[in-house]
Amino acid sequence: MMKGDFDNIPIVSLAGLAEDAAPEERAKTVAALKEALETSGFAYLADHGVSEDLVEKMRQMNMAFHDLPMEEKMALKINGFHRGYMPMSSSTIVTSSVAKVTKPNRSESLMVMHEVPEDAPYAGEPLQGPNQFPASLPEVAETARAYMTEMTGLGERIAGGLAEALGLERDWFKQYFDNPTLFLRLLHYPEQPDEEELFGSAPHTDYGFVTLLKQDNVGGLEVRNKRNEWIPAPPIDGTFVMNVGDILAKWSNGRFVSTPHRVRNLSRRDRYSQPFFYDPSMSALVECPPAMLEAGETPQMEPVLYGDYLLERLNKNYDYRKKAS
Ligand SMILES: O=C(O)CCC(=O)C(=O)O
Ligand SMILES: [Fe+2]
Repeated sequence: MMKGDFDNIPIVSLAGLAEDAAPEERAKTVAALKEALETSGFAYLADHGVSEDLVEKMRQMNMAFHDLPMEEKMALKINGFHRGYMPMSSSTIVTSSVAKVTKPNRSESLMVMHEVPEDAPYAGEPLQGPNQFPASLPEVAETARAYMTEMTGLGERIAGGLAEALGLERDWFKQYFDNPTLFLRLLHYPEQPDEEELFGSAPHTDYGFVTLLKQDNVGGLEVRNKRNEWIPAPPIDGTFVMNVGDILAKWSNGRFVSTPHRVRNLSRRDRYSQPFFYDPSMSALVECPPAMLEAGETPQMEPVLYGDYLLERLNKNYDYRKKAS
């Protein structure tokens, strides 16, 4: 095993993370996850326990949303709570450590986040406000809410496995996710020309804890290994593509790697994808767990509030937030 030394992305069965799985089966799953996340930071997740019908329904709703008249989508333009419609070419990843990024991404998306009850004590705080859904297609809202609930369950199961992969108690991460920061991004990538520095999603790493991506059958996602080769990550039926985000890489003291990836839709078809980002509570104090460190190993990160870290990244990368700040 060597960080970044990979030519393909492994398929990992999560059967061992099911509530009723035998201990040996669980150990096998944890070991496979550990190997994948230490090497490429990516894995295809099979036997994940999320209803395929719901996954498919979400894809249908993603397509239906983007088929709405532009006027209707623009009426839902992204709000200060980072929820709503982002038109084509409105985000440029300037914090990318991966590439010189000059051209805006060739994608449009509906950003959905966790629901915030109006009477929640934290309502109105940064990133804690209302979602924006199309009134003419109520199934988009219904499906997105159901999907986020199911995906949160998957995120919790994975966090249990990751804790064990780091030599911690199964529920170690739990305290940091009592009010998780959730992003469901319903993305549409039109076909694009093969042009220098032009991407559906420019090379980047993800900010958060883990990303759980469902993509349609078009392809176009690529992951970079340490030889700077771009390894295709085509869709595989019945799986999610999981990857480690920057905060998990730091949290794990670099055990798990956050690997650059990009999207180019060079097919002659529209591409749709639905990444779900499972991130800690805004108030979580992220700090390398002492119990994880080996003798002589020191933490590489300064403790940071997840909310502070996240807001800094968002403020730099999204045009609508740059003007506001
Ligand atoms: O659409 C995809 O396949 C990947 C999207 C992605 O990397 C992201 O939104 O962070
Ligand atoms: Fe990403």
